[in-house]
Amino acid sequence: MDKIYIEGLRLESLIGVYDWERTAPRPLLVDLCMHCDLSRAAQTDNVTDTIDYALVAESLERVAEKSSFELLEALASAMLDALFAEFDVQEATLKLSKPDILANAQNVAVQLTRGRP
Ligand SMILES: Nc1nc2c(c(=O)[nH]1)N=C([C@H](O)[C@@H](O)CO)CN2
Repeated sequence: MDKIYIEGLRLESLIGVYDWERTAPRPLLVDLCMHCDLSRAAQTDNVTDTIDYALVAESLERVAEKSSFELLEALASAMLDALFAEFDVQEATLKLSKPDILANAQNVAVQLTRGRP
């Protein structure tokens, strides 16, 4: 299956388990791999025949801005729900990173893989 990637998408969301995390939005990073059929767009060279990754990025940004989950898992799942609701994606893997949150680690992340419901 063909794939479209969005890598290192910077977002902000109010997210975290602890009170000190819930006073301001925090920077997050998304890496997304979408399985989809790109054969028509490869022939027509027309963005309306494919999944417009710019629109996908905007959708993920909207989910992040509007939500206030505690866990990365919950936000990643909501992002995938929006992706399948709005775009013709067959399967997707989304990695959601929260950099610089642990004193002794560069990054923490969760990764979810889901098929079209
Ligand atoms: N599996 C997870 N573990 C933790 C999360 C999370 O989202 N998923 N979040 C936290 C805190 O919010 C963390 O960012 C600060 O300690 C802890 N563990």
